Amino acid sequence: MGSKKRKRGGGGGGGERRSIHPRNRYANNPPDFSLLASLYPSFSSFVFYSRDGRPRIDWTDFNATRELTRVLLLHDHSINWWIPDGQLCPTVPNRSNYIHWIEDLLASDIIEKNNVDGDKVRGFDIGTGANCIYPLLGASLLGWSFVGSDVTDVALEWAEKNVRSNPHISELIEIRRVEVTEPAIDHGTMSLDGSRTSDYCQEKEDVDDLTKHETREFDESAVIHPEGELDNAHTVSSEQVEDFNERRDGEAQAQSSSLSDEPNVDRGYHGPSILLGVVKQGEKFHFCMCNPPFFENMEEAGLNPKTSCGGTLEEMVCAGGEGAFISRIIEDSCALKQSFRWYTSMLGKKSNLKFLMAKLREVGVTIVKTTEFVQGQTSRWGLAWSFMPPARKLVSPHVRGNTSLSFMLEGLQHQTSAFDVLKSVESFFSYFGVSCKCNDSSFTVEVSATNDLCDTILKTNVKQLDEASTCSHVAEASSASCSNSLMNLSFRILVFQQIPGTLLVKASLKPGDSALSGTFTSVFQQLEGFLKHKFAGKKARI
Ligand SMILES: C[S@@+](CC[C@H](N)C(=O)[O-])C[C@H]1O[C@@H](n2cnc3c(N)ncnc32)[C@H](O)[C@@H]1O
Repeated sequence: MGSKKRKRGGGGGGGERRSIHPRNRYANNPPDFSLLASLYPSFSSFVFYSRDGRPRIDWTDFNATRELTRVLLLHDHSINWWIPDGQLCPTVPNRSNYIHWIEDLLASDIIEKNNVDGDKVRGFDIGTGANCIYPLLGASLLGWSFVGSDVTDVALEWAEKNVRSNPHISELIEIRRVEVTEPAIDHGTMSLDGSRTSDYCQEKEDVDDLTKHETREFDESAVIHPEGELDNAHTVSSEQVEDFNERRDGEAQAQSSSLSDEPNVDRGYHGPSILLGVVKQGEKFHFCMCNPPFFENMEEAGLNPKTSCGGTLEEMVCAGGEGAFISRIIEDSCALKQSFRWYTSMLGKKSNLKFLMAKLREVGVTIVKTTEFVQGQTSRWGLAWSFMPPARKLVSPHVRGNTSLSFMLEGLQHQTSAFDVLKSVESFFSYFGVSCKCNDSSFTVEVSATNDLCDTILKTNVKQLDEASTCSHVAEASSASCSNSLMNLSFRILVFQQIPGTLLVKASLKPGDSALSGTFTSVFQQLEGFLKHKFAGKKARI
């Protein structure tokens, strides 16, 4: 039981390095309790000095953790903030890491943009809580706008209060009620009364003098290739920074995790809507984020005697736990698809990552990315996925996949014939200098391409190729093609008419070349993009 605890100190064996996100303002400047105490008398009463003279607070005192969060938000972010007793108290440095990870995702050009109106980043915080921490941080750090949703009256009332207390960013944040039509929680499985009890500080971050707040963030991406294979690709790198624990004296960190590492089988979610029915018709967002109720019941939530970050039943628990909650987000994302560029959630159990990633693969997302947030002695995970098309093709020659592919060209102008499309297939490949032989009577094009030429095709924005440039290359290419001595990828394209206005374009990889099916698929997708852009649903340009 319990998440794996980490040895303190990167030098403590294994050479593990820890880091907080490099753009996190606390990465190199952990909160200075003495300074804060001198500036904020309300905080000073919670600060005491250990024998070695270091300022500390009592992490088991909810009032102390809440006051620390309040002064950090005020001092470092100019945010006025409060929560009532017992509500989940966030720690600022670690919540900032999730924000910065999303910032990295948005900056990555691995998937296309989803054309959200205007330049401003727009996010959706699922379960914003009374603390409304993500919208407040995202708006103040980065100027993002947010919809923050929640189900409970107390969360909605206090999230609103926290927004209104900050007129400089209040325009950026909308708090949205999720109507509860079904019981949010199976109270039959609960044994506690839901008042301020457990230490949701699951993670959670003992902000303790942030000397204890390491957040190691590695970036492990999984790109789902068209064939559905997963392939690790490190595309959004995050620098590792020195573990500032190492610079302190290795004080024991009390953080513990009460999360079971047992895999959470998908038990199904029976609570209120999460995204579907909450996102309005036609709304688009750059991302959604979520710190879900991790636990299946209050017993699982457990009590951490070392910290007290509050957390009520509604904040911590949902039937089926985080596995069920995030599964529902995945299901909703299948319906909402490109309404969000990135769907993300935090997870408390690594074991859930596996089945959730399998689920994502099943539903055909284009990309999955994960990250690890190391928080005190405990890890949490970030999961992100998208349905946006990849912006640049990632090819793994090792992926298994189809050796036969096809697509339809529909909505063609009546004057567009299979012959026209055949010629465009030829000119497309010839443009890149690829060897190809067109047979007008069988409506086929035989193609043989070296790895280098495949790479060139994959790096090209095919929608920008116009007829003139492709045609002008046919003559050059037909002579150049003979010089391609290393023909690594050979396949045949066949074009034929299905019904008037609809053509089928089919490709078959040469038998024995299945090891190259990843490249084959990606090259064929480029051809598809080119032909669809040129013909489908448009006035034919030839
Ligand atoms: C773990 S708390 C997170 C609060 C805050 N975002 C944070 O990180 O501290 C989970 C929140 O999700 C809310 N919640 C539960 N089910 C929900 C649903 N279907 N839609 C929106 N919020 C929900 C709970 O009321 C609670 O405020």
